[in-house]
Amino acid sequence: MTPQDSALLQADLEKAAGSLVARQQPEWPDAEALRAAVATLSSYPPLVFAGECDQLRTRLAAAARGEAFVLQGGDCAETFADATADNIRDRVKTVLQMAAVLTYGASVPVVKMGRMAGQYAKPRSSGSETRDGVTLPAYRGDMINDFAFEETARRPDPQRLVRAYHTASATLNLVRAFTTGGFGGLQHVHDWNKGFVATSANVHYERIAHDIDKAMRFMVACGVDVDAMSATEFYSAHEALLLDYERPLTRVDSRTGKAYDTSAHFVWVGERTRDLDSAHIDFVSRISNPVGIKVSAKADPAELLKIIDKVDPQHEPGRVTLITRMGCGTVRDALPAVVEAVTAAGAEVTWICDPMHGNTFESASGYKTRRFDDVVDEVRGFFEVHRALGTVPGGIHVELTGNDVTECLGGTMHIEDADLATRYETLCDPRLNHQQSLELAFLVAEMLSAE
Ligand SMILES: O=C[C@H](O)[C@H](O)COP(=O)(O)O
Ligand SMILES: C=C(OP(=O)(O)O)C(=O)O
Ligand SMILES: [Mn+2]
Repeated sequence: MTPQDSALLQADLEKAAGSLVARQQPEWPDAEALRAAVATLSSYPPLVFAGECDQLRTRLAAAARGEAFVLQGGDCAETFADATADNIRDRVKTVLQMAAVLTYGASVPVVKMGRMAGQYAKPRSSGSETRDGVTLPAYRGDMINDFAFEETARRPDPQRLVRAYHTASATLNLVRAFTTGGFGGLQHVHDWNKGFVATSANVHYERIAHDIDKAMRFMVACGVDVDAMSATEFYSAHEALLLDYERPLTRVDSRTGKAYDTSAHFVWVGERTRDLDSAHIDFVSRISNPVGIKVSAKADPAELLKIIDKVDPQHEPGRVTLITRMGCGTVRDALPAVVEAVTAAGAEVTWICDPMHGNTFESASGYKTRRFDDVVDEVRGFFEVHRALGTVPGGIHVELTGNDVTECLGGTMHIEDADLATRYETLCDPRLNHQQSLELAFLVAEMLSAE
């Protein structure tokens, strides 16, 4: 890529976006500070290489055919303060543990993607928040403002764009080190999972862990060096929400001359910003990364087809992933029409279930939460619909953490409303904790092996 290519691309992206509506963007109070931050980002190296994005696209194409299964997981809103070695390690560990169980259940490779190293911007239902009669701008993610309920903290600060880049860079570096440096070896991961099923609450899952153990001993007996299976592919993903971050990190790939958003391997457009004529759909139609589109029960199938046409006019396998998030009570009724319309139009998409965002509610004690059983039920409904229609349930997308937080209700730890206050740490949506995440993986593994 030459600097001229990049400058032309930035100008082109900005010009294209000029006439389009970009929802959910902050009102930056200082235009000059924003210009400086964007210029700084434009001068920084890419966080990922275009070739890795292409590789991920082929993995997602395999998932669309049922030859792989996708696991996307991580925080709803990553924070700068929580980007510590321990937190990153525990999240990666949780995803790897889930992936090992899912690989066994699905009998196909699991494509591992973190909602990590860039998930710092949040769309909000309301632009403001009121506490005790005081109204301030809503918290929109660490890339924009600070969670503290104070006027100065809530003011959007463009310097945060630069800090987001550095935090993403440090996070991704550690993720790459863990996943290629031996931490994620299959034997390790399996030993962690044996630890999980050893506790009495989890005996239900012992059978699968035992079967995996047997399969591994069989592989060793056949001469497979399981210790050599110590490096694994792990991709980064986040919502491409804040265009002032995504655009300057979009670069021309010197090999192909195509534009890639180098802030992550995979980016998705959220439910609140994915209208056909939006700046966000326009943006992802101009990049060559594999991209996701969130789809709620309210989605109009006809509009969705137009969106797919715009983002993937060539029908390139692996290019579009539809992340459906309909709610456990709705998925069985609303998903079939969407799947049928997409199938009839001949679009080749990868179907993934986000069982989190359609199942959020406020508990009696006032916490934003989700029930573990609802999460499981939505995944079950997703599998049932795809099985009935002969299409492929290609993966799951989960908000989770490696920590023992108490944000979602239920699971074998029986977290109840009164327990939520113990460790409710999320700054946006409630996440499955380490234990609940593994339970989900074991249950989805059972669904997959029944397929
Ligand atoms: O993940 C995101 C949330 O669902 C979204 O930001 C809306 O949250 P809110 O209703 O608390 O604003
Ligand atoms: C905001 C999110 O989801 P959705 O766009 O599906 O509501 C999210 O994934 O955090
Ligand atoms: Mn969320």
